[in-house]
Amino acid sequence: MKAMIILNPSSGKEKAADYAEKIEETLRDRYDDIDIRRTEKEGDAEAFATEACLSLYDAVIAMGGDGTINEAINGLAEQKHRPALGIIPLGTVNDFARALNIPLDPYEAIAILNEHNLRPVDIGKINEHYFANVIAVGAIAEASYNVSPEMKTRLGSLAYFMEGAKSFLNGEAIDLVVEHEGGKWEGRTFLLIAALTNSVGGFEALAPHANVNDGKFHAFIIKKMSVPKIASLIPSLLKGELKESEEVEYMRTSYLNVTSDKPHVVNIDGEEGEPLPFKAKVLPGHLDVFVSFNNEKN
Ligand SMILES: Nc1ncnc2c1ncn2[C@@H]1O[C@H](COP(=O)(O)OP(=O)(O)OP(=O)(O)O)[C@@H](O)[C@H]1O
Repeated sequence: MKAMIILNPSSGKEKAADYAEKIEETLRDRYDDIDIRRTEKEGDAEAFATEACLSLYDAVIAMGGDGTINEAINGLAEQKHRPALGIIPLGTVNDFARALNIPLDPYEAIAILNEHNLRPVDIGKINEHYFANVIAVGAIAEASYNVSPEMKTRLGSLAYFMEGAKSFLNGEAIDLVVEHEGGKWEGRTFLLIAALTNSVGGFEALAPHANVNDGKFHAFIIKKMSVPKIASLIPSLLKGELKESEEVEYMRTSYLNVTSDKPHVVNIDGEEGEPLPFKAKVLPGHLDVFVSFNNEKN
């Protein structure tokens, strides 16, 4: 059995070496060959993950923030042989780990690899890229690029929330045409957000009903509205009842085709992606991910 560990040493900071040692020790019982690959730059994690597919590795363990996990998923997706994926969260938000109930403490996350409990998980495909968690279009989505690393470190996901709230209040609505399983929606919106899992920006109440392998996007379109109305959405957002609001169009769909008169930026798993238009679909149960027996929900 062969395992590849993909480690982003910049996310692990001074503890990265210790984590690497611990994980090697944990995997040694089951795997004869364990390779540790350290990323140096953007694209490395994706290239390592693809190499693991082509060289028929049994497992790939991605250690880093959501950026590293996203790259690993891009390297694995739609390959003929796909190793099982382990996730050791070392970032600030760690949405994918939250959604799968993988412990946010790296040592605890390493320990669950021992259980060897695999769960098939949906992956999203948008144009020619893959994502684990969420795509978003609109001012709030663009705001996430304004969050400085210092703010992220100090405030974690709250930093995104604050930037998002600011952008709502100044926000220009955009015109979108959204084709989905149930038909077509056209109109002015502040935000389109399509989640595969229940955790978005570290916030787990957006789509509490989203299951990691239900084969669906949970898409919310926040219609253009006045500022007092925006304020009235906050309680339903916090209660996980956003989809009930009449200012919100909710759809559960296996695909989304989105166009606009302008090439608005698309945010993919928290990073800036290609601008509109896009075609997105769910690849159901596409990757087998290590999860804990004790923590299975969703
Ligand atoms: N050795 C390295 N030194 C500095 N940056 C690196 C290194 N290896 C990869 N990177 C960069 O790190 C980024 C990915 O970071 P990732 O999201 O995994 O962690 P993070 O920034 O700590 O997490 P978060 O975004 O949750 O705070 C990529 O843009 C990648 O190019």
